[in-house]
Amino acid sequence: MTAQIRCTDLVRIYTAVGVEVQALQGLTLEVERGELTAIVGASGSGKSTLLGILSGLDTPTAGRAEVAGHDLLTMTARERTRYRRETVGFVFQQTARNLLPYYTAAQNIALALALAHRPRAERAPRVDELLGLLGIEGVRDRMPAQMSGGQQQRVAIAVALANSPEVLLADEPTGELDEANSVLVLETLRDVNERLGVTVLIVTHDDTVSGHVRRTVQIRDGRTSTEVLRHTRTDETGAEHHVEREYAVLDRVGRLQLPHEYLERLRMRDRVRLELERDHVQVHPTGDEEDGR
Ligand SMILES: Nc1ncnc2c1ncn2[C@@H]1O[C@H](COP(=O)(O)OP(=O)(O)OP(=O)(O)O)[C@@H](O)[C@H]1O
Repeated sequence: MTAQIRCTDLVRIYTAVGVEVQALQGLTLEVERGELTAIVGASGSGKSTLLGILSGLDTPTAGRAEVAGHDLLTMTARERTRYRRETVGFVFQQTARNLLPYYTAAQNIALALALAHRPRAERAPRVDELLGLLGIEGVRDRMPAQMSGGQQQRVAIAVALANSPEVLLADEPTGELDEANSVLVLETLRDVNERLGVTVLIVTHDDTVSGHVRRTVQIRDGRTSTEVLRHTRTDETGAEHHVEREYAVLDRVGRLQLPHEYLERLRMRDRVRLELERDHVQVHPTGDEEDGR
């Protein structure tokens, strides 16, 4: 499989009134076509910065970023506009930013199709198709203020999908929703990922998102640190088991970041002792006595 999103050593430095902020500090990430991935991280870890770059709104200071064969560093302004219109779709946290308040659900979707220059005759059937796909036919003629937050976000997903993008980027799509609506929206994202095969990247600080996706990538201080992959295994008796494994990112030069909890639990700091076994590496905390100091 080929990576559809590939970020290598991505750096984004903001300079504001003489102060430099390194929002991304060499971030490396690969996402395969058709994957459903959550990027989680604390506030300020660089999630929105990453999404801004992937959506073509912002450009990185250094490194490489490619989405669906487009090089995001060398794109011309015209290519960038086409990329944003045709290759990626986005859903923002603020429901108000996703939809025009004085348009109905159907009109909001139709507008996205018109902006993408879809032939007029195709628009009405496509609107119906999307409303059906997302199970929101009931709000077709309602304006955003007449919908629940979860319904608004599902209409926003329909708008983002209107032009059949290859990649759907969602920035805290459940940030303004209660738990029930959050679950609904996450299940909708999972459903469109499975049914349409669209690659979905959800950026959030909400850990519960992990329960709805197969892959969760953690970012810390502008870098990917660990990731968790989940799958379901059926044993010989037919019983299903959910298997979850944690991975650390190993960069090109062999640097490995250990999860913070591991370091705390084993009181690891400054340096660790390594032992190479036949098929794995052991990492041990060091004490003064072991060091022979
Ligand atoms: N336009 C900007 N100018 C200066 N610094 C910025 C700008 N945008 C973001 N930053 C800084 O870059 C770092 C990463 O910010 P970013 O918004 O990407 O984090 P985040 O993980 O999305 O956080 P949150 O969950 O709070 O949105 C932060 O230290 C932030 O203050």
